[in-house]
Amino acid sequence: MENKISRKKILLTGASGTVGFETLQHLVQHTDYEITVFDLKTQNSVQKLAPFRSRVEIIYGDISNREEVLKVAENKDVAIHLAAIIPPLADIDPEMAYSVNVRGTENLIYALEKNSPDCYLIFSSSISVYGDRIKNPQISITDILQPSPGDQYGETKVLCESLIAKSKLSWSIFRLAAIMGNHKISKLMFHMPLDTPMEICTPKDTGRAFTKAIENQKKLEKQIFNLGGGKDCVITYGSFLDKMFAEFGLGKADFPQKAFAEKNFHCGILKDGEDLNNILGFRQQNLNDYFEMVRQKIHPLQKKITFIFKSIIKKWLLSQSEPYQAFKKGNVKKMNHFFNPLEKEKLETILL
Ligand SMILES: O=c1ccn([C@@H]2O[C@H](COP(=O)(O)OP(=O)(O)O[C@H]3O[C@H](CO)[C@H](O)[C@H](O)[C@H]3O)[C@@H](O)[C@H]2O)c(=O)[nH]1
Repeated sequence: MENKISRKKILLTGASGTVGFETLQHLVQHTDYEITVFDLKTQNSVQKLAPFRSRVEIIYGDISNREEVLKVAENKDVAIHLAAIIPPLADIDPEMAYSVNVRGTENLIYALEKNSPDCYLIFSSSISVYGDRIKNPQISITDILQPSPGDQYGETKVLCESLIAKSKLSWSIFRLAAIMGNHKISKLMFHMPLDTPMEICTPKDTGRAFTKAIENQKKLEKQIFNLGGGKDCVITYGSFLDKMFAEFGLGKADFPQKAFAEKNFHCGILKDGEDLNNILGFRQQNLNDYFEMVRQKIHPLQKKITFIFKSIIKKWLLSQSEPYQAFKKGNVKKMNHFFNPLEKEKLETILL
């Protein structure tokens, strides 16, 4: 007979997201976990979660609604909280980002403190809390939190962290590096300076870290960690884009000067990223695995068609570049946001 007493009751929010879905796939391998997922009801979430119906309790709802969160927070041992609005939507609709990210986290803390006071809360924060680190890309957990100007998403993560640290629960916070997964191409691609050194982590390894954290509560609780893929996952953004463009059949990522911002984004290399991996041993993939994963998702025919239309596609992409538009229109305020001050001669060369 199944021993119900020993089954850990896990709550996972945001289970259909890039990180959430990988986490769910790791979690279900533990037969001793009783899993509840709480996610927004969308076509995507319903489709992705459907195959798990017989194994997992699926509750659709709104994390920013306290009543709904109170119900799912009953009698839980662990809560992995990943539900969030991420960029670019977080920047387009900062009010919604605040409501889902900050209020949602506040609701979950309130509900767990009330209905599962011994619950261990594991939260996904982000490297964006450190802000622009292009001049000083080696990042440590003790570094000052200073999201880039206008980074609403980073601001919400700072607020969430402070709510969690003040809570009565047992908790851990992982600040996620560049998690490259199913994210769609958006105008955000032009916000990151090309010479940004970045450390990626695959969604699979990230999901493994969240899952392994459950059995390592004592070593992790009341602490914040940087989460990244390690030295085999470090690349400059420019090289990363070149490789991605080649995989998609887009040729080189050859955009004109000023297409990409020079400052006020985030990312960097995690100086103390080993700390979490030493405890959890979650890293199994590197950059090659990531590009292989991308390759397998692209149909050869799609790649051929993309190659034929690559100039048109790149022209359209360039039209999405806010830094480039600011430069072309001479929008001084925005130029000051995206670019470093230019010496006169350099400016003349570009304008020629
Ligand atoms: O109101 C909402 C909005 C979103 N979601 C859910 O939140 C998840 C977000 O998934 P995304 O794919 O958009 O986000 P990622 O998996 O890439 O984001 C993860 O990594 C980020 C850092 O890279 C953040 O830390 C974030 O909290 C964490 O979920 C989805 O299941 C979505 O349905 C809700 O439950 N309610």
